[in-house]
Amino acid sequence: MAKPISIEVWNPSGKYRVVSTKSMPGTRWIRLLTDNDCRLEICTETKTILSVDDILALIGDHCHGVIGQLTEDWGEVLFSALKRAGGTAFSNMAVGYNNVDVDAANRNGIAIGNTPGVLTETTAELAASLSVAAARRIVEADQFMRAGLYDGWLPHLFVGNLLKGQTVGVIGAGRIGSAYARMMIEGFKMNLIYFDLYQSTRLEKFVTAYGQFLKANGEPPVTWKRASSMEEVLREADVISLHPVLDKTTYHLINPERLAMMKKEAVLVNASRGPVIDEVALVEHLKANPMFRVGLDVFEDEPYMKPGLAEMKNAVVVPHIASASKWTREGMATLAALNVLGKIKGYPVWGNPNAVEPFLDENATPPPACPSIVNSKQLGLPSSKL
Ligand SMILES: NC(=O)c1ccc[n+]([C@@H]2O[C@H](COP(=O)([O-])OP(=O)(O)OC[C@H]3O[C@@H](n4cnc5c(N)ncnc54)[C@H](O)[C@@H]3O)[C@@H](O)[C@H]2O)c1
Ligand SMILES: O=C(O)[C@H](O)CO
Repeated sequence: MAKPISIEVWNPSGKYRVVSTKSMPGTRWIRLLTDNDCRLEICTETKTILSVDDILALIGDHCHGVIGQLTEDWGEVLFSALKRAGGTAFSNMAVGYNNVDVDAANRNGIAIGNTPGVLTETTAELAASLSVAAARRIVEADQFMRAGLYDGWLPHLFVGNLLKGQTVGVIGAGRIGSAYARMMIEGFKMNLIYFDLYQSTRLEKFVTAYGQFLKANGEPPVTWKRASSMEEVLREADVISLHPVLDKTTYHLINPERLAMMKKEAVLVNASRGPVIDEVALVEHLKANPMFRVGLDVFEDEPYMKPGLAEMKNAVVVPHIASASKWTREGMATLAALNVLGKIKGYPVWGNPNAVEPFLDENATPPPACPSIVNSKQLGLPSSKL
């Protein structure tokens, strides 16, 4: 018998039982579910990361769909339990779904939702902030100031790196990588080198057009280059930001050999997933190269940092907050709820997961569709014609 777990219940007489493993920002997502005949149960356990057993207890023997979090391990055990409970839908409240075994979901006929688009600019803004904070040593300088060590302006005090005219390197130029690139190029007039499995034509056109604008105004134009290898980016860029998905091809993409290829004074930023960097190797590299700096939003073994990282002055570290703006987090909750609701109601899947704005308009009824289901093809789900 599973142990009891504390929950808050909304609309107890609702026909469809939907579970959210966490409380999420905003109330629109709650309203959308309860107005559509869902009995919503929100887990109110105070511990941050729920175990598989905790989630099994939440699913119980009757559950139509679950909204979960990236900290949870969604594999065969949970998907088969959800299927036995009559469920067909799960949504991560995140765009990344490396915590989900999609094959296991497919075997159990469970649709997997995620929340792209609503967090693109928000996440890119944090990556840009980490780039500036690391390049200009903002956190070190702040700590120095608070420690009462400032006794007057000095020519050498906290000298960092100028971004203007330098090269920004992006690995993974998808939604977030491209938005980050545009911010750094337009904001700091940096040149771009990027590596992705696919060509980012829109990004290239943007840099070309901005370069022409600068030239017409008597300034040196910015340039772009699509690298033929990741190594080319690592060798040439002054600031490198990582934005790929986490999978077998990107696990420990930054390893000792690749760290050694980077400029001694480079800035490396990671707001994708922690395991993209070999964090032990990174700590060694930071120790050996005090002018090399990093800005990290994500860590290999969250919530932990590898030994030594916390002591490194050349590292700026924040706790996985890249999507943490009120509007964004409320939007993520809405998209996750609509993914689950849409599947329960038998709605088709929205045609373009990069254009989810119609679901986010507070003053309109959302379209009758699931905003983003990553395994819709495998499950043969219909596509929305809207
Ligand atoms: N830190 C955070 O809070 C936060 C917030 C949002 C997203 N993320 C992470 O960022 C990731 C990217 O999100 P997105 O919306 O931009 O996704 P996206 O799918 O638009 O972009 C990912 C890009 O990575 C590229 N890619 C895949 N494998 C690669 C490889 N081996 N080498 C180079 N490029 C490769 C893809 O071609 C794609 O263009 C998410 O999967 C998630 O893990 C983190
Ligand atoms: O993948 C995601 O969406 C993030 O890590 C949380 O916003």
